[in-house]
Amino acid sequence: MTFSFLLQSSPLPVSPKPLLSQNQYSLSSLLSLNTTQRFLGLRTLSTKSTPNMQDPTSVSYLSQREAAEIDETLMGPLGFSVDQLMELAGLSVATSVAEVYKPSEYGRVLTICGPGNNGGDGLVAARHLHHFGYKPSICYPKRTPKSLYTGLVTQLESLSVPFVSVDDLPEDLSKDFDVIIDAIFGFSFHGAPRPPFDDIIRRLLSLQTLQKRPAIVSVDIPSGWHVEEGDHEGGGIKPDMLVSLTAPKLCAKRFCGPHHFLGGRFVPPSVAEKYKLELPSYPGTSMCVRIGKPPKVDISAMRVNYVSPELLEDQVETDPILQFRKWFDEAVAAGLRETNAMALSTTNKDRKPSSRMVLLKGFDENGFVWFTNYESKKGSDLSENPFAALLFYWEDMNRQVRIEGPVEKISEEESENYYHSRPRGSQIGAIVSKQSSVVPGRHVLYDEYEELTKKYSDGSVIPKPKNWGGFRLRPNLFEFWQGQPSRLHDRLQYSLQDVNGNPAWIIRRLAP
Ligand SMILES: NC(=O)C1=CN([C@@H]2O[C@H](COP(=O)(O)OP(=O)(O)OC[C@H]3O[C@@H](n4cnc5c(N)ncnc54)[C@H](OP(=O)(O)O)[C@@H]3O)[C@@H](O)[C@H]2O)[C@H](O)CC1
Ligand SMILES: Cc1cc2nc3c(=O)[nH]c(=O)nc-3n(C[C@H](O)[C@H](O)[C@H](O)COP(=O)(O)O)c2cc1C
Ligand SMILES: Cc1ncc(COP(=O)(O)O)c(C=O)c1O
Ligand SMILES: [K+]
Repeated sequence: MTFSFLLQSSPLPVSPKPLLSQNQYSLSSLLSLNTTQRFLGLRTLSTKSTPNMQDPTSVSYLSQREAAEIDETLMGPLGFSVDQLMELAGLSVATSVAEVYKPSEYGRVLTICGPGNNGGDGLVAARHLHHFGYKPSICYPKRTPKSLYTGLVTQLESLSVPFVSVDDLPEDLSKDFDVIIDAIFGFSFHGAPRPPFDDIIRRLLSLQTLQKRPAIVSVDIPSGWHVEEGDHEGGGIKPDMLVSLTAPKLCAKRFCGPHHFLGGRFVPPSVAEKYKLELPSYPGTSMCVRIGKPPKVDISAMRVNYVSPELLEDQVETDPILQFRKWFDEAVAAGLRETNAMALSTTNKDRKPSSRMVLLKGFDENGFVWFTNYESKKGSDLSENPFAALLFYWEDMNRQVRIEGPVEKISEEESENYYHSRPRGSQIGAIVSKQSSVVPGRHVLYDEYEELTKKYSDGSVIPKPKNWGGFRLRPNLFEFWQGQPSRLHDRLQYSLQDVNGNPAWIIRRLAP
């Protein structure tokens, strides 16, 4: 079965899959960093998708001369070729676009390429966007007859990426395109735009008055802007995204759009030092990093219109555990992060509810298992009221699953087995953490952690704390929710009922 999950939403950053797992970084290596580094490090290393916001005042900006000089240094003494830098620059542009504009909504991308290297960056970006699932078209009116450029054109032609002449470009670009990449002029732009680019820039400008218009992404410089002064007269294009390459040029100070990214992850320390470049660090393996403040959003207007395959009574499994397995496997296959993360809701004796995330560690016809500290808040709630609700939300698939039922502790033996299968650091963490109690400072935890790490450095068995173990929820209610357009979602509820003296799962559709 092929699923196509479409999201229709306002442009918000998408979350790419994590490339690194937190376990790859030892606690002790993090301890040697200062607080800020540790914070940024943890964010960048464990969640590639976490935007690395940079205070725009602390970023350096390059003059036109410096930008050209750095280019020459990279391609001279530092041994880079223009092809290489252009490939990395174009990839940065494509990944920046993909961070903000999902192909399901913003698939139709027009890349307008100028005669210089900025145009080359656009050609490379279009190729990557094609491979990322977008449908790029190219307008490349002044082609440079050098092999680098003819090669890029051939590569795009081999992917059947259409080239559109200026004459064939619609006057109103808003109907045919969701994103327009402005790769017309870069840092060598000077004077006023000459034909045919003057007319193209005018068409970009005319988009600004429209309510619904394509997003404009400028590569390095918003075309038509002065490289240093920017849009000082105020009549230039107003891109939604600017992807600065190597370092922002002075004109970027005047960029007011919501998405400023930095790309060109190839600057060696010698160049950074010489030009006193203060630049944000790239998260994980990313080719781009957001600069500046996060975009201001109107929270009340934030919404997604879900579009998914129907969820019909005659298609689902009669056994909810099998249905859950099916959806769980599909979520894993779709590459979702932490498919097994679920919200666990409990109540205490005063009927006050509380929720938190835990990790599902197994499920079968006997129930759903997770592990925790029995003396935690959730442990205490469950001892007072042994009933709970679990909630999974698999955002990329527009799916939610609710599970409810009574909860019991699993056997000591099962808890022992699972505890010893965990990374040794996490085993020690479980000893150190008197979960949900007040801690005077993080040093208390780290000191004890270090001490125990030393104690068990010989590889000996780390004993499981008595108060640590698993819970099992035995479901008597499931609901499978599949998001649909106009909020008319599919909801299939399974409730365990007594039918002629036997327990049976009854399936009912609930109103969305
Ligand atoms: N180190 C990096 O960050 C890298 C950045 N790259 C990209 O390269 C551009 C700079 O490329 P460059 O080729 O030097 O210059 P431009 O792309 O800006 O364009 C130069 C061509 O544009 C013509 N031009 C200039 N002004 C006008 C105008 N007013 N009207 C029409 N045409 C104009 C110019 O012709 P001239 O005859 O005027 O000289 C050139 O043909 C940088 O911004 C990055 O995007 C590299 O890809 C990788 C390294
Ligand atoms: C994704 C995710 C998974 C988590 N998994 C667990 C878990 O499996 N067990 C656990 O005790 N805490 C887990 N936590 C931490 C809990 O959310 C919570 O902070 C902690 O258990 C204390 O909750 P309590 O004070 O309500 O008992 C997880 C947190 C997140 C964000
Ligand atoms: C406090 C705590 N305990 C337990 C777990 C589950 O971890 P593991 O997968 O190592 O069992 C987590 C996961 O985030 C956690 O935060
Ligand atoms: K540009």
